[in-house]
Amino acid sequence: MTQTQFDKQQFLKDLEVKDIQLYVNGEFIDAESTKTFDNLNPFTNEVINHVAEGDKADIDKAVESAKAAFKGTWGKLKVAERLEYVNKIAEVIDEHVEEVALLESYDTGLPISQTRKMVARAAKNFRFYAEMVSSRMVGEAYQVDDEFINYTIHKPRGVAGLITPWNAPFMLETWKIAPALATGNTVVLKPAEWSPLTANKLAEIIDEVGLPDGVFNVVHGFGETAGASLVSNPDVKLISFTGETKTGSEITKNGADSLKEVSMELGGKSPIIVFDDADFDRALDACTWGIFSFNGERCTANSRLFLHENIYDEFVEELKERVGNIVVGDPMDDKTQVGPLIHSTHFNNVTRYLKIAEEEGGQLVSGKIPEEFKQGNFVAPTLVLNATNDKSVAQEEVFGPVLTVMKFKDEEEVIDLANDIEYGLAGYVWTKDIQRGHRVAQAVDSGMLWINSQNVRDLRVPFGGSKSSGIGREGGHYAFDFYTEKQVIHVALTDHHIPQFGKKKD
Ligand SMILES: NC(=O)C1=CN([C@@H]2O[C@H](COP(=O)(O)OP(=O)(O)OC[C@H]3O[C@@H](n4cnc5c(N)ncnc54)[C@H](O)[C@@H]3O)[C@@H](O)[C@H]2O)C=CC1
Ligand SMILES: O=C(O)/C=C/C=C(\O)C(=O)O
Repeated sequence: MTQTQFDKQQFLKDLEVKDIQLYVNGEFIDAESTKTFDNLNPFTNEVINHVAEGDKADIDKAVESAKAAFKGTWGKLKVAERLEYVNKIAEVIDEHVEEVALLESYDTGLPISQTRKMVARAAKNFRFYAEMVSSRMVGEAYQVDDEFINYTIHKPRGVAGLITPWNAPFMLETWKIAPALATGNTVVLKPAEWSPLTANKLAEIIDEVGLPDGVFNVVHGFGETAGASLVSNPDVKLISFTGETKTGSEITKNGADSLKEVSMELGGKSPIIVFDDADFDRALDACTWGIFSFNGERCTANSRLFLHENIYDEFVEELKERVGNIVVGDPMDDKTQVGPLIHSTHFNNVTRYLKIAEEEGGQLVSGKIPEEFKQGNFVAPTLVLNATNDKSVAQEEVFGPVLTVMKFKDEEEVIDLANDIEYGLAGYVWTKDIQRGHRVAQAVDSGMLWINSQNVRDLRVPFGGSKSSGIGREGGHYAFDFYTEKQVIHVALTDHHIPQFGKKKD
Protein backbone atom coordinates (compact mmCIF):
# COMPACT_ATOMS: atom_id res chain seq x y z
CA MET A 1 0.00 0.00 0.00
CA THR A 2 1.43 3.41 -0.86
CA GLN A 3 1.09 6.18 1.68
CA THR A 4 -1.19 8.24 -0.60
CA GLN A 5 -3.70 5.37 -0.85
CA PHE A 6 -3.80 5.03 2.89
CA ASP A 7 -7.23 5.73 4.47
CA LYS A 8 -6.72 6.58 8.15
CA GLN A 9 -10.35 6.38 9.30
CA GLN A 10 -11.00 3.04 7.60
CA PHE A 11 -7.73 1.72 8.95
CA LEU A 12 -8.64 2.55 12.56
CA LYS A 13 -12.11 1.09 12.15
CA ASP A 14 -10.71 -2.20 10.82
CA LEU A 15 -8.21 -2.29 13.66
CA GLU A 16 -10.95 -2.33 16.25
CA VAL A 17 -12.30 -5.62 15.01
CA LYS A 18 -8.96 -7.26 14.38
CA ASP A 19 -7.51 -9.20 17.28
CA ILE A 20 -3.79 -9.74 17.55
CA GLN A 21 -2.21 -13.17 17.44
CA LEU A 22 1.22 -14.51 18.18
CA TYR A 23 3.66 -14.90 15.28
CA VAL A 24 5.42 -18.24 15.56
CA ASN A 25 7.25 -20.22 12.89
CA GLY A 26 5.94 -18.00 10.12
CA GLU A 27 2.30 -18.23 11.18
CA PHE A 28 -0.14 -15.99 13.04
CA ILE A 29 -1.66 -18.20 15.75
CA ASP A 30 -3.67 -18.01 18.97
CA ALA A 31 -2.04 -18.71 22.32
CA GLU A 32 -2.18 -22.39 23.26
CA SER A 33 -4.32 -21.48 26.26
CA THR A 34 -6.59 -19.46 23.87
CA LYS A 35 -6.48 -16.70 26.48
CA THR A 36 -6.44 -13.04 25.42
CA PHE A 37 -6.00 -9.68 27.15
CA ASP A 38 -7.48 -6.28 26.36
CA ASN A 39 -5.42 -3.63 24.63
CA LEU A 40 -6.46 -0.11 25.69
CA ASN A 41 -6.39 3.25 23.94
CA PRO A 42 -4.67 5.76 26.28
CA PHE A 43 -6.63 8.64 24.79
CA THR A 44 -10.06 7.18 25.63
CA ASN A 45 -9.30 4.21 27.89
CA GLU A 46 -11.53 2.14 25.63
CA VAL A 47 -10.57 -1.32 24.42
CA ILE A 48 -8.89 -1.20 21.00
CA ASN A 49 -8.73 -4.96 20.50
CA HIS A 50 -7.80 -8.26 22.13
CA VAL A 51 -4.33 -9.72 22.18
CA ALA A 52 -3.34 -13.39 22.37
CA GLU A 53 -1.84 -13.97 25.82
CA GLY A 54 1.22 -16.13 25.32
CA ASP A 55 2.80 -18.03 28.20
CA LYS A 56 5.45 -20.71 28.70
CA ALA A 57 3.97 -23.13 26.18
CA ASP A 58 3.99 -20.48 23.45
CA ILE A 59 7.45 -19.24 24.34
CA ASP A 60 8.79 -22.81 24.21
CA LYS A 61 7.18 -23.32 20.80
CA ALA A 62 8.64 -20.05 19.49
CA VAL A 63 12.11 -20.87 20.85
CA GLU A 64 11.92 -24.33 19.27
CA SER A 65 11.12 -22.84 15.87
CA ALA A 66 13.82 -20.17 16.24
CA LYS A 67 16.33 -22.88 17.14
CA ALA A 68 15.39 -24.97 14.11
CA ALA A 69 15.66 -21.93 11.80
CA PHE A 70 19.07 -21.11 13.25
CA LYS A 71 20.33 -24.62 12.53
CA GLY A 72 18.55 -24.76 9.20
CA THR A 73 17.70 -22.19 6.55
CA TRP A 74 18.88 -19.01 8.28
CA GLY A 75 22.15 -20.45 9.51
CA LYS A 76 22.97 -21.74 6.03
CA LEU A 77 22.44 -18.46 4.18
CA LYS A 78 25.38 -16.51 2.83
CA VAL A 79 25.92 -13.22 4.70
CA ALA A 80 24.93 -11.17 1.64
CA GLU A 81 21.66 -13.11 1.33
CA ARG A 82 20.91 -12.57 5.01
CA LEU A 83 21.62 -8.85 4.76
CA GLU A 84 19.39 -8.58 1.72
CA TYR A 85 16.49 -9.66 3.94
CA VAL A 86 17.53 -7.11 6.57
CA ASN A 87 17.62 -4.29 4.00
CA LYS A 88 14.29 -5.44 2.62
CA ILE A 89 12.71 -5.07 6.07
CA ALA A 90 13.88 -1.43 6.10
CA GLU A 91 12.39 -0.91 2.67
CA VAL A 92 8.99 -2.27 3.66
CA ILE A 93 8.96 -0.23 6.89
CA ASP A 94 9.61 2.88 4.80
CA GLU A 95 6.58 2.01 2.66
CA HIS A 96 4.41 1.86 5.81
CA VAL A 97 5.70 4.82 7.84
CA GLU A 98 2.36 6.59 8.12
CA GLU A 99 0.49 3.42 9.04
CA VAL A 100 3.01 2.29 11.66
CA ALA A 101 3.22 5.79 13.17
CA LEU A 102 -0.56 5.90 13.41
CA LEU A 103 -0.68 2.53 15.14
CA GLU A 104 2.03 3.60 17.55
CA SER A 105 0.27 6.85 18.47
CA TYR A 106 -3.07 5.10 18.82
CA ASP A 107 -1.61 2.45 21.08
CA THR A 108 0.76 4.55 23.22
CA GLY A 109 -0.56 8.13 23.21
CA LEU A 110 2.73 9.40 21.75
CA PRO A 111 2.16 12.38 19.42
CA ILE A 112 2.02 11.41 15.74
CA SER A 113 4.57 14.07 14.74
CA GLN A 114 7.06 12.24 16.98
CA THR A 115 6.13 8.64 16.14
CA ARG A 116 6.69 9.33 12.41
CA LYS A 117 10.30 10.16 13.20
CA MET A 118 10.69 7.09 15.38
CA VAL A 119 9.36 4.83 12.64
CA ALA A 120 11.79 6.35 10.15
CA ARG A 121 14.56 5.69 12.68
CA ALA A 122 13.39 2.05 12.93
CA ALA A 123 13.98 1.56 9.19
CA LYS A 124 17.38 3.17 9.64
CA ASN A 125 18.22 0.67 12.39
CA PHE A 126 17.93 -2.19 9.87
CA ARG A 127 19.88 -0.40 7.11
CA PHE A 128 22.54 0.64 9.57
CA TYR A 129 23.15 -2.89 10.83
CA ALA A 130 23.13 -4.40 7.35
CA GLU A 131 25.89 -1.93 6.49
CA MET A 132 27.76 -2.44 9.78
CA VAL A 133 27.84 -6.21 9.43
CA SER A 134 29.07 -6.09 5.85
CA SER A 135 31.73 -3.46 6.52
CA ARG A 136 32.68 -3.57 10.21
CA MET A 137 32.15 -7.11 11.50
CA VAL A 138 35.78 -7.90 11.09
CA GLY A 139 38.10 -10.13 13.06
CA GLU A 140 41.70 -9.69 14.08
CA ALA A 141 44.77 -11.65 13.10
CA TYR A 142 48.01 -11.94 15.08
CA GLN A 143 51.12 -13.44 13.61
CA VAL A 144 53.71 -15.03 15.91
CA ASP A 145 56.93 -14.99 13.90
CA ASP A 146 56.80 -17.73 11.28
CA GLU A 147 55.21 -20.18 13.73
CA PHE A 148 51.56 -19.23 14.16
CA ILE A 149 48.78 -17.13 12.90
CA ASN A 150 45.89 -16.63 15.33
CA TYR A 151 42.69 -15.05 14.09
CA THR A 152 39.24 -14.29 15.41
CA ILE A 153 35.82 -14.74 13.88
CA HIS A 154 32.32 -13.68 14.96
CA LYS A 155 29.67 -16.38 15.19
CA PRO A 156 26.00 -15.71 15.90
CA ARG A 157 25.00 -17.00 19.32
CA GLY A 158 21.73 -18.70 18.34
CA VAL A 159 18.28 -17.80 19.63
CA ALA A 160 18.11 -14.19 20.85
CA GLY A 161 15.45 -13.34 23.44
CA LEU A 162 14.43 -9.69 23.17
CA ILE A 163 12.25 -8.04 25.83
CA THR A 164 11.10 -4.50 25.22
CA PRO A 165 9.18 -1.63 26.89
CA TRP A 166 6.20 0.46 25.80
CA ASN A 167 7.68 3.95 25.65
CA ALA A 168 9.00 3.89 22.07
CA PRO A 169 8.04 0.33 21.20
CA PHE A 170 8.65 0.03 17.46
CA MET A 171 11.94 1.92 17.49
CA LEU A 172 13.30 0.10 20.54
CA GLU A 173 12.24 -3.33 19.25
CA THR A 174 13.99 -2.74 15.93
CA TRP A 175 17.06 -1.38 17.72
CA LYS A 176 17.52 -4.94 19.02
CA ILE A 177 16.06 -7.01 16.17
CA ALA A 178 18.24 -5.35 13.50
CA PRO A 179 21.62 -6.27 15.03
CA ALA A 180 20.33 -9.67 16.19
CA LEU A 181 19.25 -10.70 12.68
CA ALA A 182 22.07 -8.97 10.79
CA THR A 183 24.67 -10.84 12.85
CA GLY A 184 22.91 -14.14 12.07
CA ASN A 185 20.84 -14.94 15.16
CA THR A 186 17.17 -15.86 15.16
CA VAL A 187 14.74 -13.97 17.37
CA VAL A 188 11.93 -14.37 19.86
CA LEU A 189 10.51 -10.96 20.75
CA LYS A 190 8.38 -10.41 23.87
CA PRO A 191 6.97 -6.90 23.42
CA ALA A 192 5.47 -4.82 26.22
CA GLU A 193 1.89 -5.81 26.97
CA TRP A 194 0.67 -2.19 26.95
CA SER A 195 1.79 -1.54 23.36
CA PRO A 196 1.36 -4.63 21.17
CA LEU A 197 0.11 -3.03 17.93
CA THR A 198 3.35 -2.14 16.22
CA ALA A 199 5.09 -5.37 17.24
CA ASN A 200 2.26 -7.14 15.45
CA LYS A 201 2.72 -4.83 12.46
CA LEU A 202 6.40 -5.66 12.43
CA ALA A 203 5.52 -9.36 12.30
CA GLU A 204 3.27 -8.62 9.30
CA ILE A 205 6.08 -6.66 7.62
CA ILE A 206 8.60 -9.43 8.22
CA ASP A 207 6.08 -11.97 6.99
CA GLU A 208 5.64 -9.90 3.82
CA VAL A 209 9.42 -9.75 3.36
CA GLY A 210 9.39 -13.54 3.50
CA LEU A 211 12.04 -14.35 6.07
CA PRO A 212 12.35 -18.12 6.45
CA ASP A 213 9.87 -19.55 8.99
CA GLY A 214 11.02 -19.38 12.58
CA VAL A 215 13.70 -16.69 12.08
CA PHE A 216 11.54 -14.04 13.71
CA ASN A 217 8.83 -14.77 16.29
CA VAL A 218 6.63 -12.55 18.45
CA VAL A 219 5.02 -13.81 21.65
CA HIS A 220 2.72 -11.26 23.29
CA GLY A 221 1.97 -11.66 26.97
CA PHE A 222 2.89 -10.54 30.45
CA GLY A 223 6.36 -10.12 31.89
CA GLU A 224 5.92 -12.52 34.81
CA THR A 225 4.76 -15.36 32.51
CA ALA A 226 5.85 -14.97 28.86
CA GLY A 227 8.86 -12.74 29.67
CA ALA A 228 10.07 -14.92 32.55
CA SER A 229 9.71 -18.10 30.42
CA LEU A 230 11.88 -16.58 27.71
CA VAL A 231 14.53 -15.71 30.29
CA SER A 232 14.58 -19.20 31.79
CA ASN A 233 14.51 -21.15 28.51
CA PRO A 234 17.91 -22.89 28.21
CA ASP A 235 17.89 -22.70 24.40
CA VAL A 236 17.82 -18.90 24.50
CA LYS A 237 21.43 -17.81 24.39
CA LEU A 238 21.07 -14.11 25.15
CA ILE A 239 18.56 -11.69 26.59
CA SER A 240 18.57 -8.09 25.48
CA PHE A 241 16.27 -6.15 27.78
CA THR A 242 15.12 -2.55 27.89
CA GLY A 243 12.91 -1.53 30.77
CA GLU A 244 12.84 -0.67 34.41
CA THR A 245 15.87 -1.15 36.61
CA LYS A 246 14.11 -3.48 39.06
CA THR A 247 12.89 -5.71 36.18
CA GLY A 248 16.41 -5.75 34.78
CA SER A 249 17.75 -6.91 38.10
CA GLU A 250 15.17 -9.72 38.30
CA ILE A 251 15.91 -10.85 34.74
CA THR A 252 19.65 -10.90 35.44
CA LYS A 253 19.02 -13.18 38.45
CA ASN A 254 16.60 -15.43 36.56
CA GLY A 255 18.94 -15.77 33.58
CA ALA A 256 21.84 -16.82 35.77
CA ASP A 257 20.85 -20.51 35.96
CA SER A 258 21.30 -20.94 32.23
CA LEU A 259 24.33 -18.57 32.12
CA LYS A 260 22.92 -16.27 29.49
CA GLU A 261 24.54 -13.20 28.02
CA VAL A 262 22.49 -10.22 29.17
CA SER A 263 22.36 -6.66 27.95
CA MET A 264 20.41 -4.23 30.12
CA GLU A 265 19.19 -0.80 29.05
CA LEU A 266 17.48 0.47 32.17
CA GLY A 267 16.01 3.52 33.85
CA GLY A 268 17.41 7.02 34.00
CA LYS A 269 17.13 10.32 35.83
CA SER A 270 19.39 12.43 33.71
CA PRO A 271 20.72 15.86 34.67
CA ILE A 272 20.76 18.89 32.40
CA ILE A 273 23.21 21.51 33.67
CA VAL A 274 22.85 25.08 32.39
CA PHE A 275 25.67 27.53 33.23
CA ASP A 276 25.15 31.28 33.17
CA ASP A 277 27.19 31.69 29.96
CA ALA A 278 25.07 29.16 28.01
CA ASP A 279 23.17 30.06 24.86
CA PHE A 280 20.02 30.78 26.84
CA ASP A 281 17.42 30.25 24.10
CA ARG A 282 18.93 27.06 22.73
CA ALA A 283 19.35 25.64 26.23
CA LEU A 284 15.70 26.45 26.89
CA ASP A 285 14.59 24.74 23.67
CA ALA A 286 16.68 21.66 24.40
CA CYS A 287 15.59 21.41 28.01
CA THR A 288 11.89 21.71 27.16
CA TRP A 289 12.06 19.25 24.29
CA GLY A 290 14.20 16.81 26.28
CA ILE A 291 11.66 16.40 29.06
CA PHE A 292 8.32 16.91 27.31
CA SER A 293 8.85 15.00 24.04
CA PHE A 294 7.66 11.35 24.11
CA ASN A 295 5.24 12.61 26.82
CA GLY A 296 8.20 12.54 29.19
CA GLU A 297 8.19 8.73 28.92
CA ARG A 298 11.76 8.67 27.81
CA CYS A 299 14.70 6.92 29.40
CA THR A 300 17.13 9.68 28.38
CA ALA A 301 14.79 12.51 29.42
CA ASN A 302 16.54 15.43 31.16
CA SER A 303 14.27 15.18 34.18
CA ARG A 304 16.61 17.03 36.60
CA LEU A 305 17.41 20.61 35.64
CA PHE A 306 20.31 22.34 37.41
CA LEU A 307 20.32 26.09 36.73
CA HIS A 308 23.14 28.43 37.67
CA GLU A 309 21.89 30.89 40.30
CA ASN A 310 22.59 33.91 38.04
CA ILE A 311 20.08 32.77 35.42
CA TYR A 312 17.67 30.82 37.62
CA ASP A 313 14.86 33.37 37.84
CA GLU A 314 14.89 34.33 34.17
CA PHE A 315 15.11 30.72 32.96
CA VAL A 316 12.30 29.62 35.24
CA GLU A 317 10.06 32.46 34.01
CA GLU A 318 10.62 31.33 30.42
CA LEU A 319 10.00 27.70 31.36
CA LYS A 320 6.70 28.64 32.97
CA GLU A 321 5.63 30.33 29.79
CA ARG A 322 6.68 27.33 27.66
CA VAL A 323 4.85 24.89 29.93
CA GLY A 324 1.69 26.99 29.64
CA ASN A 325 1.93 27.00 25.84
CA ILE A 326 2.68 23.33 25.17
CA VAL A 327 -0.08 21.80 23.06
CA VAL A 328 -1.60 18.93 25.03
CA GLY A 329 -4.09 16.88 23.08
CA ASP A 330 -5.09 14.08 20.75
CA PRO A 331 -1.98 12.05 19.86
CA MET A 332 -3.32 11.62 16.32
CA ASP A 333 -3.33 15.38 15.77
CA ASP A 334 -0.25 16.78 14.01
CA LYS A 335 -0.20 19.83 16.28
CA THR A 336 -0.10 17.87 19.55
CA GLN A 337 3.15 18.10 21.51
CA VAL A 338 2.17 16.08 24.60
CA GLY A 339 -0.38 13.25 24.52
CA PRO A 340 -1.88 10.97 27.18
CA LEU A 341 0.34 8.61 29.19
CA ILE A 342 0.39 4.98 28.19
CA HIS A 343 -1.94 3.48 30.82
CA SER A 344 -4.07 4.48 33.79
CA THR A 345 -1.71 2.57 36.12
CA HIS A 346 1.19 4.66 34.90
CA PHE A 347 -0.94 7.81 35.11
CA ASN A 348 -1.61 6.99 38.77
CA ASN A 349 2.08 6.51 39.38
CA VAL A 350 3.05 9.84 37.84
CA THR A 351 0.29 11.75 39.66
CA ARG A 352 1.34 10.06 42.90
CA TYR A 353 4.82 11.57 42.41
CA LEU A 354 3.28 15.02 41.92
CA LYS A 355 1.48 14.63 45.24
CA ILE A 356 4.67 13.52 46.97
CA ALA A 357 6.55 16.45 45.41
CA GLU A 358 4.06 18.88 46.94
CA GLU A 359 4.14 17.11 50.31
CA GLU A 360 7.93 17.39 50.23
CA GLY A 361 7.74 21.17 49.74
CA GLY A 362 7.88 21.40 45.94
CA GLN A 363 5.90 24.07 44.14
CA LEU A 364 4.11 22.74 41.04
CA VAL A 365 3.60 24.83 37.93
CA SER A 366 1.53 22.99 35.34
CA GLY A 367 0.27 23.55 31.81
CA LYS A 368 -3.31 22.97 30.73
CA ILE A 369 -5.25 19.91 29.67
CA PRO A 370 -8.17 20.85 27.42
CA GLU A 371 -11.48 20.00 29.15
CA GLU A 372 -12.66 17.67 26.36
CA PHE A 373 -9.68 15.34 26.89
CA LYS A 374 -10.34 14.46 30.53
CA GLN A 375 -11.17 10.83 29.66
CA GLY A 376 -7.55 10.09 28.69
CA ASN A 377 -4.47 9.48 30.84
CA PHE A 378 -3.35 13.10 30.60
CA VAL A 379 -0.80 14.67 32.91
CA ALA A 380 -0.12 18.32 32.13
CA PRO A 381 3.52 19.32 31.56
CA THR A 382 4.72 20.25 35.03
CA LEU A 383 7.65 22.02 36.66
CA VAL A 384 8.58 21.17 40.23
CA LEU A 385 10.17 24.28 41.72
CA ASN A 386 11.69 24.71 45.19
CA ALA A 387 13.02 21.18 44.95
CA THR A 388 16.28 19.87 46.31
CA ASN A 389 18.28 16.91 45.09
CA ASP A 390 17.37 14.70 48.06
CA LYS A 391 13.61 14.74 47.28
CA SER A 392 11.84 11.74 45.73
CA VAL A 393 10.95 13.69 42.62
CA ALA A 394 14.65 14.49 42.10
CA GLN A 395 15.88 10.96 42.80
CA GLU A 396 13.29 8.56 41.35
CA GLU A 397 12.32 7.95 37.74
CA VAL A 398 8.88 9.54 37.28
CA PHE A 399 8.77 8.75 33.55
CA GLY A 400 6.25 11.48 32.74
CA PRO A 401 6.18 15.17 31.70
CA VAL A 402 7.63 16.39 34.98
CA LEU A 403 10.77 18.54 35.28
CA THR A 404 12.43 19.02 38.66
CA VAL A 405 14.23 22.36 38.74
CA MET A 406 17.16 23.08 41.07
CA LYS A 407 19.70 25.86 41.57
CA PHE A 408 23.51 25.64 41.82
CA LYS A 409 26.38 28.02 42.66
CA ASP A 410 29.45 26.57 40.99
CA GLU A 411 30.92 23.77 38.92
CA GLU A 412 32.09 21.64 41.82
CA GLU A 413 28.71 21.75 43.53
CA VAL A 414 26.76 20.88 40.39
CA ILE A 415 28.97 17.88 39.56
CA ASP A 416 28.36 16.51 43.06
CA LEU A 417 24.62 17.08 42.71
CA ALA A 418 24.45 15.55 39.23
CA ASN A 419 26.24 12.42 40.46
CA ASP A 420 24.34 12.09 43.71
CA ILE A 421 21.84 9.60 42.29
CA GLU A 422 21.65 5.86 41.62
CA TYR A 423 21.19 6.31 37.84
CA GLY A 424 23.79 7.09 35.18
CA LEU A 425 22.19 6.93 31.76
CA ALA A 426 22.53 10.34 30.08
CA GLY A 427 23.52 13.93 30.84
CA TYR A 428 23.46 17.33 29.17
CA VAL A 429 25.75 20.33 29.74
CA TRP A 430 25.18 23.84 28.41
CA THR A 431 28.05 26.35 28.49
CA LYS A 432 30.00 28.44 25.99
CA ASP A 433 33.21 27.71 27.87
CA ILE A 434 34.30 24.64 25.97
CA GLN A 435 36.98 23.64 28.48
CA ARG A 436 34.41 23.68 31.25
CA GLY A 437 32.04 21.79 28.95
CA HIS A 438 34.50 18.93 28.58
CA ARG A 439 35.51 19.02 32.24
CA VAL A 440 31.96 18.75 33.49
CA ALA A 441 30.97 16.23 30.81
CA GLN A 442 33.79 13.92 31.84
CA ALA A 443 33.04 14.32 35.53
CA VAL A 444 29.37 13.36 35.25
CA ASP A 445 28.74 9.63 35.78
CA SER A 446 26.69 8.71 32.72
CA GLY A 447 26.89 6.40 29.75
CA MET A 448 26.15 9.28 27.38
CA LEU A 449 26.65 13.02 27.67
CA TRP A 450 25.72 15.80 25.27
CA ILE A 451 27.41 19.25 25.32
CA ASN A 452 25.33 22.14 23.90
CA SER A 453 22.95 19.72 22.24
CA GLN A 454 19.75 17.87 22.86
CA ASN A 455 19.69 14.09 22.55
CA VAL A 456 20.97 13.72 18.98
CA ARG A 457 21.81 10.16 18.06
CA ASP A 458 24.78 8.77 16.18
CA LEU A 459 24.12 5.05 15.68
CA ARG A 460 27.84 4.27 15.51
CA VAL A 461 28.53 5.09 19.16
CA PRO A 462 27.78 2.89 22.19
CA PHE A 463 24.33 3.35 23.71
CA GLY A 464 23.68 2.48 27.34
CA GLY A 465 24.07 3.54 30.93
CA SER A 466 26.33 3.27 33.94
CA LYS A 467 25.37 2.64 37.61
CA SER A 468 21.76 1.39 37.87
CA SER A 469 21.01 2.46 34.30
CA GLY A 470 22.38 -0.60 32.62
CA ILE A 471 24.83 -3.37 31.94
CA GLY A 472 26.80 -3.39 28.70
CA ARG A 473 26.43 -1.30 25.58
CA GLU A 474 24.64 -1.82 22.31
CA GLY A 475 24.89 0.39 19.23
CA GLY A 476 27.58 0.56 16.53
CA HIS A 477 30.07 -2.29 16.49
CA TYR A 478 29.58 -2.62 20.28
CA ALA A 479 26.51 -4.71 19.51
CA PHE A 480 28.76 -7.35 17.94
CA ASP A 481 30.28 -8.10 21.35
CA PHE A 482 26.85 -8.98 22.63
CA TYR A 483 25.12 -10.60 19.64
CA THR A 484 28.08 -12.75 18.56
CA GLU A 485 30.42 -15.30 20.05
CA LYS A 486 34.08 -14.52 19.35
CA GLN A 487 36.05 -17.59 18.42
CA VAL A 488 39.80 -17.63 18.05
CA ILE A 489 41.43 -20.04 15.62
CA HIS A 490 45.11 -20.85 16.22
CA VAL A 491 46.95 -22.10 13.15
CA ALA A 492 50.45 -23.56 13.22
CA LEU A 493 52.58 -22.39 10.29
CA THR A 494 55.49 -24.72 11.07
CA ASP A 495 55.97 -28.06 12.81
CA HIS A 496 56.82 -26.38 16.08
CA HIS A 497 57.97 -28.28 19.14
CA ILE A 498 55.26 -30.21 21.03
CA PRO A 499 56.17 -31.80 24.41
CA GLN A 500 56.10 -35.60 23.98
CA PHE A 501 54.35 -36.87 27.12
CA GLY A 502 54.43 -40.65 27.51
CA LYS A 503 56.39 -41.28 24.34
CA LYS A 504 58.96 -44.11 24.62
CA LYS A 505 62.53 -43.00 24.12
CA ASP A 506 64.13 -44.42 20.90
N1 LIG B 1 18.02 2.63 29.00
C1 LIG B 1 17.25 2.59 27.94
O1 LIG B 1 17.72 2.49 26.82
C2 LIG B 1 15.77 2.65 28.08
C3 LIG B 1 15.15 2.35 29.29
N2 LIG B 1 13.78 2.38 29.39
C4 LIG B 1 13.16 2.14 30.69
O2 LIG B 1 11.99 1.35 30.56
C5 LIG B 1 11.07 1.62 31.61
C6 LIG B 1 9.67 1.76 31.05
O3 LIG B 1 9.30 0.59 30.43
P1 LIG B 1 8.36 -0.53 31.10
O4 LIG B 1 7.71 -1.25 29.99
O5 LIG B 1 7.55 0.07 32.20
O6 LIG B 1 9.43 -1.46 31.78
P2 LIG B 1 9.17 -2.88 32.49
O7 LIG B 1 10.45 -3.24 33.11
O8 LIG B 1 7.96 -2.86 33.34
O9 LIG B 1 8.81 -3.85 31.29
C7 LIG B 1 9.66 -4.00 30.18
C8 LIG B 1 9.42 -5.36 29.56
O10 LIG B 1 9.81 -6.36 30.49
C9 LIG B 1 8.79 -7.34 30.62
N3 LIG B 1 8.90 -7.94 31.96
C10 LIG B 1 8.37 -7.48 33.12
N4 LIG B 1 8.69 -8.32 34.14
C11 LIG B 1 9.45 -9.31 33.61
C12 LIG B 1 10.08 -10.47 34.14
N5 LIG B 1 10.01 -10.77 35.43
N6 LIG B 1 10.77 -11.28 33.30
C13 LIG B 1 10.87 -10.97 31.99
N7 LIG B 1 10.27 -9.91 31.42
C14 LIG B 1 9.59 -9.07 32.22
C15 LIG B 1 7.52 -6.55 30.35
O11 LIG B 1 6.47 -7.41 30.02
C16 LIG B 1 7.97 -5.66 29.21
O12 LIG B 1 7.93 -6.36 27.99
C17 LIG B 1 11.58 2.88 32.24
O13 LIG B 1 12.22 2.58 33.45
C18 LIG B 1 12.63 3.40 31.25
O14 LIG B 1 13.62 4.18 31.80
C19 LIG B 1 13.02 2.68 28.33
C20 LIG B 1 13.58 2.97 27.11
C21 LIG B 1 15.01 3.02 26.90
O1 LIG C 1 18.18 6.22 20.36
C1 LIG C 1 18.11 5.11 20.89
O2 LIG C 1 18.74 4.15 20.44
C2 LIG C 1 17.25 4.89 22.01
C3 LIG C 1 16.57 5.92 22.49
C4 LIG C 1 15.69 5.71 23.54
C5 LIG C 1 15.18 6.70 24.17
O3 LIG C 1 15.59 7.96 24.00
C6 LIG C 1 14.15 6.48 25.14
O4 LIG C 1 13.51 5.44 25.15
O5 LIG C 1 13.96 7.36 25.88
